[in-house]
Amino acid sequence: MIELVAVQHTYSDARALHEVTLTTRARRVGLVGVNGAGKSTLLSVLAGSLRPTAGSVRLNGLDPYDSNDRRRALLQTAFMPQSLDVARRMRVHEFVSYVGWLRGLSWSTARDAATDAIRAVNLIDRSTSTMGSLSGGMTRRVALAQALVARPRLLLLDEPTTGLDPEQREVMVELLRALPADVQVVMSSHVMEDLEDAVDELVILDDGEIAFHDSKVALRQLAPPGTARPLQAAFLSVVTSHRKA
Ligand SMILES: Nc1ncnc2c1ncn2[C@@H]1O[C@H](COP(=O)(O)OP(=O)(O)OP(=O)(O)O)[C@@H](O)[C@H]1O
Repeated sequence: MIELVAVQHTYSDARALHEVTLTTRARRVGLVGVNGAGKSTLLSVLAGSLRPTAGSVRLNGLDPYDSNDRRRALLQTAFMPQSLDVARRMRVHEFVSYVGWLRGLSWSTARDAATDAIRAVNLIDRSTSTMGSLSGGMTRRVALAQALVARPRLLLLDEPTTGLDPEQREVMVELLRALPADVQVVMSSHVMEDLEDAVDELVILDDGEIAFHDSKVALRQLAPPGTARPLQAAFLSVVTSHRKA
């Protein structure tokens, strides 16, 4: 479970998060907002890689910014970045094994776990390909495999479908739907449609503030009657109301 209390983050002069207080309830949480709303900043705060300028963070009771909790908090949390332009000469299996080893697995366990994770993202036939030779969609799937390799309890996905062509997007949505049920997943997007089938709870960020936090069902009820894409319409209406407030 994620618990945030009055989290703020300011980059030199830009306020990115303001008084974000949040306790998640569901296993699958979507983080939605327009460009610049603060999604990546919030995910980085949750991943333990960006200390907030104020407020407190608890991940399954552990504070990733407290020296006593940090190691355990980071070992249970995995992050899938938007891009993975690293290790272009490493082979896929080698790269995912290496991430598993960095996350505390022995080398032989990491190798087996890498095989499982690569199989889970349907890339087993590219295990020996170099990272630099993969398409954008395949690279995104390796990014998911490296996040899964050490079996995290909390998986943070930064815009997992952004920039993919429709076919690769569908592949990724199917993979996200099939993620292990015992892992809590937080995934961000600026397109509601991409999260619609993969999450149960939604957090809408606007200008660094929480504009909505409730179930998908509750958000759908905010859509004007007869709308073709009710969640997208409700999202836009929440953002518009938040700006007027
Ligand atoms: N490293 C940084 N230095 C200064 N300002 C930043 C930095 N990163 C983000 N910001 C600013 O913080 C605000 C929130 O940015 P953030 O990237 O978290 O939003 P986002 O919702 O993830 O956007 P996008 O969908 O475009 O990725 C924006 O105003 C952005 O310009």
